[in-house]
Amino acid sequence: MNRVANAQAAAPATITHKDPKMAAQAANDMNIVRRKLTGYVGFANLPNQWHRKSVRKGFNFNVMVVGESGLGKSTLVNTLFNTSLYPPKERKPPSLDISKTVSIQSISADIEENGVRLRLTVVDTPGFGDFINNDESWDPIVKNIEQRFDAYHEQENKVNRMNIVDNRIHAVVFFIQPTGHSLKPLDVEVMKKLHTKVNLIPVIAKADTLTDEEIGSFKARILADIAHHRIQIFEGPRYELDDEETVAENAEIMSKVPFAVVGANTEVSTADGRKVRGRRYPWGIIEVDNEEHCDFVKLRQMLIRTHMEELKEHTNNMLYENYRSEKLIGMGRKQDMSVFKEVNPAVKQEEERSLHEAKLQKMEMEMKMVFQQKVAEKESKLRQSEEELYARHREMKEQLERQKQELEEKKTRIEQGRPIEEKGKRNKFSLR
Ligand SMILES: Nc1nc2c(ncn2[C@@H]2O[C@H](COP(=O)(O)OP(=O)(O)OP(=O)(O)O)[C@@H](O)[C@H]2O)c(=O)[nH]1
Repeated sequence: MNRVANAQAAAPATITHKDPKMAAQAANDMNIVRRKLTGYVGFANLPNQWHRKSVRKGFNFNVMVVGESGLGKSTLVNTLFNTSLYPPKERKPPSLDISKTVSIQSISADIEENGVRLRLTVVDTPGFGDFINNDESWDPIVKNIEQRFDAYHEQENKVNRMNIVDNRIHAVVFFIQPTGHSLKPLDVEVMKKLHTKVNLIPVIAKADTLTDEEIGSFKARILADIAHHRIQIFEGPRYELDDEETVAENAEIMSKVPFAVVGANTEVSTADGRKVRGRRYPWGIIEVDNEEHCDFVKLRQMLIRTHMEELKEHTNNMLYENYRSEKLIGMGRKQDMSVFKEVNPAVKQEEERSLHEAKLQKMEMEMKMVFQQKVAEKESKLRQSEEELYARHREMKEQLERQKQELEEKKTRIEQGRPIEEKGKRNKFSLR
């Protein structure tokens, strides 16, 4: 049993709010029973269960490399994953056959690090941009990406969805020729075709052929071109709960885009006796794993260490969903986009709070109205019984007055010695 889990288990299982009003309301709404756990329950172990399950299942990551032939795509992929994914190539004389289209190659390899398995698939687009007329040369690439979305969609629609294989492209590393000028029209064209379907990660290939100053100004021009043509490149998301270190690390990675990369699979010895992966030149050695020499480390960090899950999530939640809903709309069905609305917990809580307040206000109004109605009814009843009492009082008073008068009459008769007549009888005689 792990120590962190125990420490967490001892903590009270309560939800806390900074605002006491909200806390009280939340407690009312959810009817939370606040109590300290007396022993180890075990839910603190959930992340460990998740970790074990993920490790057992393994991960998969599909990356596509796009760029002209000979820009070092295969070399960089091998350098990235520290494996010989691509066998050495036999070079053929350049073909000038304009009817030839680009062919797509997909190579998968299971690689393992510290017991974590990763099925890596690299989709290469050799020969891209090699022709005299490159019009529509991006077509096979776009089709390949769409076919992968379609295949995934088909699996989702099957009765048994237990073993869905995700062959969708999670990232496209887009190789830019180190011309030092700006993006070529073909680069712009291809990027525009791809950016709504994949996470685009632009890299300056063979950066060792440019000086630091040239790389700096080349990067600025590429970014200006990308902004001008409104091309969406992948940006790591920022989360409110990210700690300062993560924010700084992500900012550092993003500041290097487009990554100026150098690929090399062979080890060379440095003047101070170190063995490094790099390229030897008459003037010195370029080390691929040295951040002062190129941005390879930052690219690898983004792809593998920090943003692999974000790339997969963005592919699934945004790119694939957009593709899927567009396809369904094309087939005459409508997608309710509100289901993909991102929910900000703070905004949601505020919305719920104002809804609750409005409900309370309505209830208070209704209660006031009922109360006023009851008071009015009571008042009218009281008025009525007051009037009745007055009437009775008046009647009794009149009756007493009459009795008093009769007694006065009797008294006078007795004093005068006259007989006392019954009222009814006298009346009887007098009638005669
Ligand atoms: N100067 C320099 N050369 C490189 C670099 N990366 C690869 N190369 C060399 O460039 C040549 C082509 O490399 P590949 O990795 O085969 O290029 P590719 O883009 O995969 O080529 P295709 O598959 O034909 O499209 C090889 O001779 C590599 O040694 C680099 O960063 N700098």
